[in-house]
Amino acid sequence: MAEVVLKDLVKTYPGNESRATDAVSLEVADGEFMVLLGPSGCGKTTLLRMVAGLELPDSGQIVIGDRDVTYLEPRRRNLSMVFQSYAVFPNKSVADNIGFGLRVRGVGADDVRRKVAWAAELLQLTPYLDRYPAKLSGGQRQRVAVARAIVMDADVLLMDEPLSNLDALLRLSFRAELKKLVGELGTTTLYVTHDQVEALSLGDRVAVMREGAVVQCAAPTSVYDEPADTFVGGFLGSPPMNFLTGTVGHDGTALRLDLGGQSVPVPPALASYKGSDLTLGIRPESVTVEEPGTTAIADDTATVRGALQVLEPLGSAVLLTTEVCGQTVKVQAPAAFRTEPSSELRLCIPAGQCRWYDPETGLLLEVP
Ligand SMILES: Nc1ncnc2c1ncn2[C@@H]1O[C@H](COP(=O)(O)OP(=O)(O)OP(=O)(O)O)[C@@H](O)[C@H]1O
Repeated sequence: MAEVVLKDLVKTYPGNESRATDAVSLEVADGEFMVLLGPSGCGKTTLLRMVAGLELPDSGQIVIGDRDVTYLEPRRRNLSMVFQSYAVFPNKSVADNIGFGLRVRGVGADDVRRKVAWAAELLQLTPYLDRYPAKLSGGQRQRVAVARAIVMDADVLLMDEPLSNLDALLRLSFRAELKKLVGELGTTTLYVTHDQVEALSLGDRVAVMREGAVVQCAAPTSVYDEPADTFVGGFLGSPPMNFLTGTVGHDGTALRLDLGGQSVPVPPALASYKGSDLTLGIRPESVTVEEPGTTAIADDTATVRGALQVLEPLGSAVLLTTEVCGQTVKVQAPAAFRTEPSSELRLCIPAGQCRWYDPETGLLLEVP
């Protein structure tokens, strides 16, 4: 096991104008599960491939443990990699697939057998050791790929969307298995995905990438609760964070965000935005609908009128799409919530759940 330190990694592919990774720096602690998350083309795979040694950076440095491996051959980096497509050998049995890397390394037959048995047990593959991949399900084949990676006792485990070829149910169960397995092994892991639920579920920390750069790297709860910018808030969450932009004014007693006919309070700490535009970010599950007849609304909760556009029952919740002064606000209401079509709802926005962003830079503003 080892820590992984990436310093200012720049990579431009020949013929491309923009950089695939643009001075990315990241520190992954020994034993940490780090997820690289971001939309297609943001540079996640390129970063992973540079760590693996399958791509060389234009500049920057990669350190694993106490070794600078930036220009070292892949096989001398002591890493294991699991890819999206189940990269198993079709003409080898499960046992031979799992033990392949060990045999190439010259490990003795008895040791190979022992390690294969150990990995097969961990990944529930023992009954299939003599089978060929053609007779395995997708989930079992991907388990073989993971087993083959973990027998290598690598310092670092690299995984590139290992669950993306599995169907939804298998994905869920394998995700939990993988989390348990990697937790038990304690191997430093770098895991690429564009699936935010997978990222939040698996990662000790999540590095959110955009256009070749890491925009936020923090614990899953932090990236979800305190998105560093509107991109992160708009990428994480299903549906993502709501953003309402207005102009900051003063009603004689307090600062208000004027949305055009309706307004919500603005924290005094943001007084410098008076007269300027400001963006309020709030998660759909943080907004509640005021039930008719309720009077007790907490002091620090603002209410706005929202015109209901769509009501979608999702089983465990109801998703409401509303319009507030021409801007869309999604609300996640309890499963039993029902109302008339086209009704006007009173939406409650608790101050403590509001995040504030500069509309020009998109950056989160500190509100003590
Ligand atoms: N071999 C290549 N040659 C040229 N350009 C490439 C190559 N591989 C990737 N790119 C470009 O580099 C950028 C980053 O690609 P990369 O595959 O790292 O992104 P990603 O975040 O992993 O995307 P995805 O989730 O779709 O796999 C993209 O603009 C992509 O088009």
